Amino acid sequence: MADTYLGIDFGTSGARAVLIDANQTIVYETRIDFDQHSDDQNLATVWQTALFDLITQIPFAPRTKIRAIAINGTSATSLICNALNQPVLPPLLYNDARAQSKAIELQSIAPPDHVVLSASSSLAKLLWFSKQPEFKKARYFMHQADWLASLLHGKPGISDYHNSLKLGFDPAELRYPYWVLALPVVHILPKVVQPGTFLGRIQEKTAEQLSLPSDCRIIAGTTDSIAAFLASETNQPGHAVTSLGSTLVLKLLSRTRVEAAQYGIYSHRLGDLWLTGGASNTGGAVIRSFFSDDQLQTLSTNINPAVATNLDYYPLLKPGERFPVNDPLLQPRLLPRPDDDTAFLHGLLESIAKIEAQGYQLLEQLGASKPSLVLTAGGGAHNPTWTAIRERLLDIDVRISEHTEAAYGSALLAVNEQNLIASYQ
Ligand SMILES: Nc1ncnc2c1ncn2[C@@H]1O[C@H](COP(=O)(O)OP(=O)(O)O)[C@@H](O)[C@H]1O
Ligand SMILES: O=C(CO)[C@H](O)[C@H](O)COP(=O)(O)O
Repeated sequence: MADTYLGIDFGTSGARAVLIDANQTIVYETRIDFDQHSDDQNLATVWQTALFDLITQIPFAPRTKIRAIAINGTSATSLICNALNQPVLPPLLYNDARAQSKAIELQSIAPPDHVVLSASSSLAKLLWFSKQPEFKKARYFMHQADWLASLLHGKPGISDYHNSLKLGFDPAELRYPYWVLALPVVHILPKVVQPGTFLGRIQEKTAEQLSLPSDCRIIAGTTDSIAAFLASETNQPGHAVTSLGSTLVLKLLSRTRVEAAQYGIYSHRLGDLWLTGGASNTGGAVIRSFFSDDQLQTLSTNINPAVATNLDYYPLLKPGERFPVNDPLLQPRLLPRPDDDTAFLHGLLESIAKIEAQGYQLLEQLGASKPSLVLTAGGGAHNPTWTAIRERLLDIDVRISEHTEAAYGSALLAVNEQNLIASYQ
């Protein structure tokens, strides 16, 4: 049995695992869907259980040959843990906007246009956590991917500079800026490393529990949308990946760094280039609230993508938007609803496609490399009708990546470690 490498993607609706060999060929893949009605109080337990279940679902032979593991999670999903690495409060998910008052406080601390100036930023959430009674028990602040990796390597308090961008870490200077270090929560900030960095070997008892090699390397991960970009294996400035999952996330590879908080635009570092874009709260989760995946498939085939609807929706599950409008109070717009479900779905698909097109147009206007190709990842990538609607509105070539799963991108991180990030020149 050849050596294998494991990528694990923690998304909104579930967690996925992709196992590859040294030639980057997929050996095995599996997924666990989350119960969308589960109590947020138990989220960390759901994640920990899913992590260990995903690994033990891998057949024994290739599992005992896993040389390295990398995990990506949803960006700015945040939690605080005690000295035993146990969460002291339920995690705050990526789109949780209860820290809005802290984001406003940060306006007098952070530079204008900074990515932390959002109700859903990690730093706003950390400041919110610091006002809760349980904070006195907190020893570590981590993101979802950081904490899950620490359950394997046993060293809490380490993050990567993709997950820590929204915590205020500066990926260009590779340090926290002075205005973050001056905050009263400085003692709980994670150490930050480059994605792909070797964090440590798996803990001995965990290796035995999961039948993993005792020298299995745990590698610093990234965020779900960046893992999806890595999975596409495109490295040309102007190429973009739209993650069309529960949410809509745009990632455009650019020679220029674009920061514009009023639009929810920020840039992640990728080698010597920048992944600029933003993450909207619109996306598949809104569609799934109206239609099952089977209904979605059937109704989509009845839609003529060449025809424009006169339905102008802003599909959201609840008030609040991050990009291309950074407004925690933006109201959903889903009326009028036609009697015909096909017409309603057509309006939803087209309205989300309009938001995507608006996002790419804004990025180009603000100086990012001109988009020349859009690859698609996520559940929506498998909808040819939606692809045709998007291509009409974007006026750019839209294709599906050979590998659309973010977990494949994390597996590439596991096998290539820091060389993968350094390859983007
Ligand atoms: N054929 C399809 N057309 C449009 N959307 C789809 C399709 N299949 C799945 N989806 C949507 O994809 C979303 C799930 O995206 P996925 O990338 O699998 O996970 P997540 O974003 O939750 O991590 C769901 O909201 C679902 O509605
Ligand atoms: O919306 C999300 C949930 O899937 C994304 O995780 C997130 O917002 C994308 O952020 P980033 O640009 O930091 O990867």
